[in-house]
Amino acid sequence: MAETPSREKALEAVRTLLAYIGDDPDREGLIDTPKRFLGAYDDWFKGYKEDPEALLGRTFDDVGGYNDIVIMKDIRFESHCEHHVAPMIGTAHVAYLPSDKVVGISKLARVVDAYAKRLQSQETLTEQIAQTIDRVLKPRGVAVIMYGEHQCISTRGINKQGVDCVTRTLLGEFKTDPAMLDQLMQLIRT
Ligand SMILES: Nc1nc2c(ncn2[C@@H]2O[C@H](COP(=O)(O)OP(=O)(O)OP(=O)(O)O)[C@@H](O)[C@H]2O)c(=O)[nH]1
Ligand SMILES: [Zn+2]
Repeated sequence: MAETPSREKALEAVRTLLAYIGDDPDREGLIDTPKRFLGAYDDWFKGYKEDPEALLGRTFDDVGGYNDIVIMKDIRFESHCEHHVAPMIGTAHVAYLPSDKVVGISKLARVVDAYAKRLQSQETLTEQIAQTIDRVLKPRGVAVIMYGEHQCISTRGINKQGVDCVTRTLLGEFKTDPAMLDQLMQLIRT
């Protein structure tokens, strides 16, 4: 892995980009832009500092025998594509079938963010979320379904607006039992 460059070097790199597009990095409106740019990057890419497995570390055993689908629907995610560093924004549905323990429901959205706030492809993002939940909770099944609009497609290049990329990772009973998957899809639709 490449060594993390100094902040000075990163600021200089942004100045270079500003000059590259034909603007003047020394004009008044752009003087603080490299600093703001790095601030925005710290925010958009804060996932590199997160440990998604640790987010799922706290579980609860006493759920009164509940063993059916748990789903967090319509989680907005904001990521950036690793090819163009363009925003990739959409919705995720994250579901699992508990075996003996459940996790605080907000943690599912936290895992989505921990991976989304990195450079990603939607396929990798979907898979990483599902595999992490599977690894830590060892549930009977995991399903992650994502719908994303890629701005590298909607604002440049092929320039197609209103198109979604849909990806899913199904594990355990969601993969092996079509009736279970059907029930999940009904919950998502309602
Ligand atoms: N599979 C996949 N492709 C993605 C994702 N995000 C962006 N892409 C695609 O990555 C591809 C990169 O293709 P290249 O030919 O290397 O780059 P490019 O010349 O900028 O391609 P165009 O976008 O077609 O102009 C493009 O087809 C993008 O649409 C993603 O999450 N998953
Ligand atoms: Zn892209």
